[in-house]
Amino acid sequence: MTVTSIDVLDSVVDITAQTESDTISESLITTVLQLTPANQVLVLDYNSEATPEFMVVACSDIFLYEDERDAIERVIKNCVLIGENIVEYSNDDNQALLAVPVRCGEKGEIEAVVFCKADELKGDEVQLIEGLTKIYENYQKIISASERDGLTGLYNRKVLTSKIDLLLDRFLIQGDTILDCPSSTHWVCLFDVDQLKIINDSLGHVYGDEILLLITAIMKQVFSEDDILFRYGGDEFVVIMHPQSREEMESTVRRFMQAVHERDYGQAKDVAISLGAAAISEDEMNAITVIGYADQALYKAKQNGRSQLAFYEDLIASGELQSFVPEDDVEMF
Ligand SMILES: Nc1nc2c(ncn2[C@@H]2O[C@H](COP(=O)(O)OP(=O)(O)OP(=O)(O)O)[C@@H](O)[C@H]2O)c(=O)[nH]1
Repeated sequence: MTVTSIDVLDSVVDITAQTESDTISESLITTVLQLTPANQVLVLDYNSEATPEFMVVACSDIFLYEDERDAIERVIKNCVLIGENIVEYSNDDNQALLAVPVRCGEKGEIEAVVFCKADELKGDEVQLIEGLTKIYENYQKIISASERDGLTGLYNRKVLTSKIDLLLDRFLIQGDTILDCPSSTHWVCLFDVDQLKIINDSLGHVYGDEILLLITAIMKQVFSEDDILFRYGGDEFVVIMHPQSREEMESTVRRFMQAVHERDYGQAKDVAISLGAAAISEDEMNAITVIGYADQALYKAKQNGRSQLAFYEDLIASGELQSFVPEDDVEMF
């Protein structure tokens, strides 16, 4: 197989034209199949604290796993253990197995592995796969950074709507609730620091920043690993809470509000938040509608004296709010 510089350039253009993690993985696989003798390619996410540690994120159309399961697993695990490329020839059908680590974590830790299978892999072909993986790794880092808020490191607003829409799509695709237990549902919580302007004006903006960072730290402590945390903008934050009952959700949220209130912020006294919550149900149409519900509840929490929790569903039931569906293209905040 003769690979020209133009071929490589085309593939780099193709990989870097992608704007989402999943599509870059697919693009990398297509490129490796086109430019190298590899006939089977896998991209796996790696998380040493999760079970299972490896999750397939993208895979070539053909991938025969069962035949050489032990050898494949050994190569992938060794790659993560040693932190370098591993090439091995399987005894069964004399295939070359290559695993390349992808270090796209914040501290340079391995977060993925690219695995390839070929009849034969020469040194320069291994180098080419390694180089393509490096481009993939760099681009993954750029995409990941573009999804994060600069101050807190939480997901930013750009990702929020796509995450909620993903949940709603699952309702549509499955045609029923996400869970077996109908009393459990995902929740959207939108909260805003009470009167941050006064703190900024009296103690300075840097002090205000510090408060936002401390609140972020409390969010990470109180909410579960399965909840998704966002800085929505300014002093507003969003949490998408994993499926649970209203009681469970309310207990966590009240614990969070109390922890924010009880934290010692030095010269800033009585820091508190107001929080609006709404259930993500299968009847919702899009993320903007769901966030709009939580925002209306937050507005009521502020109006009713701040430092409190309000549920959209309760406000509708009590007649304090009228059911209202925001337009798709309305900028709401
Ligand atoms: N320090 C700091 N302040 C910010 C940041 N982003 C937004 N703010 C300030 O947060 C304040 C947000 O104002 P509002 O939410 O309208 O009002 P508030 O003073 O928090 O009072 P509430 O009515 O209780 O929400 C403004 O004064 C912004 O300047 C930030 O990144 N750092």
